[in-house]
Amino acid sequence: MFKRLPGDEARNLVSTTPDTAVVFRPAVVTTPAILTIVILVWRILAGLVRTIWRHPIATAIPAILGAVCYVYGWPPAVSLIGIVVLGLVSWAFIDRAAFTRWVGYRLLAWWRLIWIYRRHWQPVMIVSGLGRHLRGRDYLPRLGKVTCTSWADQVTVRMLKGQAVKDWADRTDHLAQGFGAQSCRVALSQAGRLTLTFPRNDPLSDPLPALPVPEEPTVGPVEIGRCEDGRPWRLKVHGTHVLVAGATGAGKGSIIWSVIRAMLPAARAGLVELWALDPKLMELSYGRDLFGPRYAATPEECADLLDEAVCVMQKRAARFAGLQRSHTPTVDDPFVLVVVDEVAFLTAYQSDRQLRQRISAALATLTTQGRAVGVGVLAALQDPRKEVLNIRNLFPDKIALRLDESEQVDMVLGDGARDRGALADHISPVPELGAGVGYIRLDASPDPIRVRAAYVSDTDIRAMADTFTGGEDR
Ligand SMILES: Nc1ncnc2c1ncn2[C@@H]1O[C@H](COP(=O)(O)OP(=O)(O)OP(=O)(O)O)[C@@H](O)[C@H]1O
Repeated sequence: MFKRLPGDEARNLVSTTPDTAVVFRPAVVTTPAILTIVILVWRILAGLVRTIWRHPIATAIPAILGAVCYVYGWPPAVSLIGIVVLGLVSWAFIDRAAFTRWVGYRLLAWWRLIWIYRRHWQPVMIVSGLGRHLRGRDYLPRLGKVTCTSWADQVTVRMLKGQAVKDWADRTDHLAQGFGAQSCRVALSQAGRLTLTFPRNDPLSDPLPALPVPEEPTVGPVEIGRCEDGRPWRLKVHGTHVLVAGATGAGKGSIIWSVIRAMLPAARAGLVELWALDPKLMELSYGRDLFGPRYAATPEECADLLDEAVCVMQKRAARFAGLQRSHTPTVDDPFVLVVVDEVAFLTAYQSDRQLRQRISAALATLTTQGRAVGVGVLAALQDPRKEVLNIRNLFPDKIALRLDESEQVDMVLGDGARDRGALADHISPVPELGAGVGYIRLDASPDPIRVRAAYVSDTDIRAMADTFTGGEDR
């Protein structure tokens, strides 16, 4: 039984000096068996107390059953089990959601803790290099609590002293493969402790239909889709500038149209003006009636419209100077949202150098000064490299849809975003599975959030144009 105690390995730790060939052997002092037994018993007792403390219900059930069985015999104990099981099954039938929340996910978490995480913890930690096998001992990060939500397991971990979040972020693939998940995300929960998220299924795998147009005028944050945890995805548009980056077919149009759709009531109320630049002549032309005279397609028209936006912005800034520092949308001073589809057509791929410079300067002016006076830019582009859009960093909020290369993820979402789980380069190119799926980062946390935008179809756009451009509506 004691043959494989860790201390035995010390006997084999032999070192020599190369020139003198002197052999050093550690002196091994054998621990008395009684001491080992006392330590073992102490550990078992401490483990028992810890288990009762951490899982009071799970330990109370066998304890109560054992007590009933001991005092009254086995038939009452079996009846008690039957009654409890019947009660739980009835609960599951009557109120499935509450049963799942209070019992189902807890049982699942317990099962997955035992069967997946605890069982594979030691080999996964050692093989991935997050644990160490030193002098016969395993030094492993401590596996904490497992919590199950509708779509993922969240595992808390205490890191080894001296480890950094990056050590874990670099090994997300090892962790995902080791615990049989599609992916793994790493988030720092408190100093020295991490939360690992292992998705069990993909709640964003089905396309979302267009969301209803809000009943009340709103300038945001506007609901445009859903987050991975089931919450609505609300995008702030007023008081910021948003850049949407995604390869061709990634679904940039669904974000643009979802934002426009959510703003239409506010536009009708005169609190928002939607200005559209459509150099590809594809995306926004479909609902061009919604933009009235504020629609531009040729580079010259786009440059003129941008200059006009700069003019509005500067006039407002002059009026607001010394009076107000932030903008509240009113009919006199509505929020101006400049929507630019494929901004690279105007900045990088524009052959007329003068026009290109004029457009870049206008965009830079709007993105540096427009926020506080109620002029915002929502721009989409395929290639997020600096050569294509050198004012990329002037957009405070960025969305990474499907991207072609892994390096592009950090270009859009900032350093370390991909390491923390923003796998935008792994999003499926199949439209049903991956279009509109992307990652965002919120101000409050460096951890990326996976989202999917609702799909606004051509029919929806036509219906929007019909409803919001009718005579009485304008
Ligand atoms: N949110 C979405 N959910 C499901 N499918 C979508 C979604 N958005 C777009 N699609 C599908 O993906 C196709 C491509 O979308 P879209 O044209 O918006 O991509 P894009 O990024 O604008 O591409 P490009 O840059 O080439 O214009 C659409 O025709 C549609 O079928």
